[in-house]
Amino acid sequence: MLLTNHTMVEQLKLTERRIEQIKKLFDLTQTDEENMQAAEPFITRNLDWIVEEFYAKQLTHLEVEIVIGDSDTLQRLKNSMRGYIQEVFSGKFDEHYVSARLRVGKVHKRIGVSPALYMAAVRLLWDILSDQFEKDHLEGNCSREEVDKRQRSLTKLLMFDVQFVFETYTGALVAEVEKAKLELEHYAHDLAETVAKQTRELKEFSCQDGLTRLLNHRAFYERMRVELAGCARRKEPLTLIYFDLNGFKGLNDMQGHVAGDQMLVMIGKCILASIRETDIACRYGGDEFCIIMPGATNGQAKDVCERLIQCFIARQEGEDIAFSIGICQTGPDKFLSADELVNAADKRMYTAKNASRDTAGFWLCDSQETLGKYGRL
Ligand SMILES: Nc1nc2c(ncn2[C@@H]2O[C@H](COP(=O)(O)OP(=O)(O)OP(=O)(O)O)[C@@H](O)[C@H]2O)c(=O)[nH]1
Repeated sequence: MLLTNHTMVEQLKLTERRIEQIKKLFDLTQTDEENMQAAEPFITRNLDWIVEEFYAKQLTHLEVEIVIGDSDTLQRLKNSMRGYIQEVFSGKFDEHYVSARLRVGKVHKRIGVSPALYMAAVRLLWDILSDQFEKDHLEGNCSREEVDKRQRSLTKLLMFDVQFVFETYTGALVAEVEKAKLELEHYAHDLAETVAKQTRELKEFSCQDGLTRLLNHRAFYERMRVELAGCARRKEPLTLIYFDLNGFKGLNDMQGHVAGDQMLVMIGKCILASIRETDIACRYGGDEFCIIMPGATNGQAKDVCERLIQCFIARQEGEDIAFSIGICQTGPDKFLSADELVNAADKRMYTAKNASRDTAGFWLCDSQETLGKYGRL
């Protein structure tokens, strides 16, 4: 419901019938309307004086002066009070009348009139108007009995008004609480999202090697176990490529660690450029890297190694670095454990490394016996 499309009377479901019910509760009858109408000529004649008297007395309280705050507001309030008194003595307490009272409650809440100030003002108004009835009687316009009747009617009417004012006053309070609650819910929701995002980032971060952004050693083993289980279930092979740089220490010593780091980053990029999306690239530690290839055979792993070597040669800038590569396939029927597979690939990598010590270059070992030397195609 768009609040601005509905009057306050509509929002509070104050139908004509409901207003009549409330009037009954306050015993506000046709006679009261007539009593107010009867007082109207005298009140209208003295309206300006009544309003001035009301505010003169109100402004003896510092609290009231602070709430009113300035002369423009005081003037506006005097005009509203004039209108209100006229409505009171019009004797027509219909939907329009109720609507005006509801607005008063809302405005009071907004400008910070406390219930105590409001009730004190109602009492003062009753006093001043009551005195007017007495004066009307003294001038011979009405009987003593009529004064009593008017006073009783005025009491009922002011009580009738007060409950409408409080209806919107408390409604505005509740709306404020609802708004604060909503803001809090939004804040909590945003906070939960931020925490979830940061947790995701933290998790990613904890799985990543800070330099190359490949999976780190810990994440490598986690993925390896998951992938081994998946391949065993699907009866597919899994092949691990394990390689280590040759002469990397020399590069660090000669050109410094920054150049060494750049080389490691470049190797990470070459790996990613050489593998499929389903393959998993890791930095095992130092200058050692691994590629898990679920569903792949030795032969397919060798193809990846060739692409990787070509990519590396193309990007190398005069450094004398090569790789020693061990490849090990497991499955599709019998599977090694993650540790067994790493050890087997590591052993083959060392076979390749030994060969590279006799003849420099890219050496690859994919079984106990099969060694190959790779280079520029
Ligand atoms: N720049 C850089 N160097 C690293 C990093 N991690 C390890 N290293 C260095 O990598 C080198 C690895 O030493 P080695 O295993 O002897 O490497 P190598 O010179 O290639 O020797 P072989 O493996 O026997 O061929 C050491 O000097 C480490 O300090 C790193 O993150 N950045």
